[in-house]
Amino acid sequence: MLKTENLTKRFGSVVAVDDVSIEIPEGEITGLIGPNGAGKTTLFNLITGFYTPSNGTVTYKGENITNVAPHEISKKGVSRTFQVPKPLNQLSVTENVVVGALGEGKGRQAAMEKANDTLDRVNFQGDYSMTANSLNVGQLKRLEIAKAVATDPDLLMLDEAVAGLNPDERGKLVDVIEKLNNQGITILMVEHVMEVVMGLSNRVIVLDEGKVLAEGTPEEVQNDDEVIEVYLGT
Ligand SMILES: Nc1ncnc2c1ncn2[C@@H]1O[C@H](COP(=O)(O)OP(=O)(O)OP(=O)(O)O)[C@@H](O)[C@H]1O
Repeated sequence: MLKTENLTKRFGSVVAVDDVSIEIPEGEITGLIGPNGAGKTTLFNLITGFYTPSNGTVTYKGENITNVAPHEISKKGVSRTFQVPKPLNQLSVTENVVVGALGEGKGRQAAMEKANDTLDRVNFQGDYSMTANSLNVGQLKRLEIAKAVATDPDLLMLDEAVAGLNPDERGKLVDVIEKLNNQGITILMVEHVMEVVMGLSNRVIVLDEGKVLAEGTPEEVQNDDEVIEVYLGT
């Protein structure tokens, strides 16, 4: 569904993403892991058009989207969450989904309904009329996912969706991610919580110092000596 070829991003002398060629198969959940600074978020930014690559290409459903603007990529069906949610604090939960994802194209009433349906879909816990500045971490994470899901993506890219959640909230969010995948959404997830990424993913890609260090099933990756050495530990 999505393919990168020789994708590279340099920041001065730092090569944040270094000649990365990967494929994200339709219908699957792909995990993207690696140590801090491995280039995971930079790769997300390259795929979604927030960064222009220094070299290489991104192909989505057979179309070269390498230099396409983020909102155009979103319209094509690729949406992403951000590691640090930045909601509009004075607006309600529903309004954040409307403003952050649905825009002015739809009528306001229809957009509000769509936003509320999406919040239901991601099991947002709480009153949708609350202002965003009163939300806890778990609610902020759900709001962030709702904004991405509201655009009806075919490919959903999650950047550390469960970070900061307690095990109970984590488990509930894992259920939501599984449900979205069962509804036909292909998922690419950056995640540091191994239990979550290994439990959910069909395949896992490991980045280290901007390069693909390993890829395979969760089992293969967890037993890879190099991956254990640079990231997983003993
Ligand atoms: N805008 C930028 N300008 C300069 N250097 C950057 C920029 N963004 C990222 N980098 C550098 O690129 C490398 C990869 O960073 P990136 O944030 O992509 O890693 P990551 O794998 O997402 O890390 P983490 O797990 O900590 O989020 C790091 O060395 C980082 O300092």
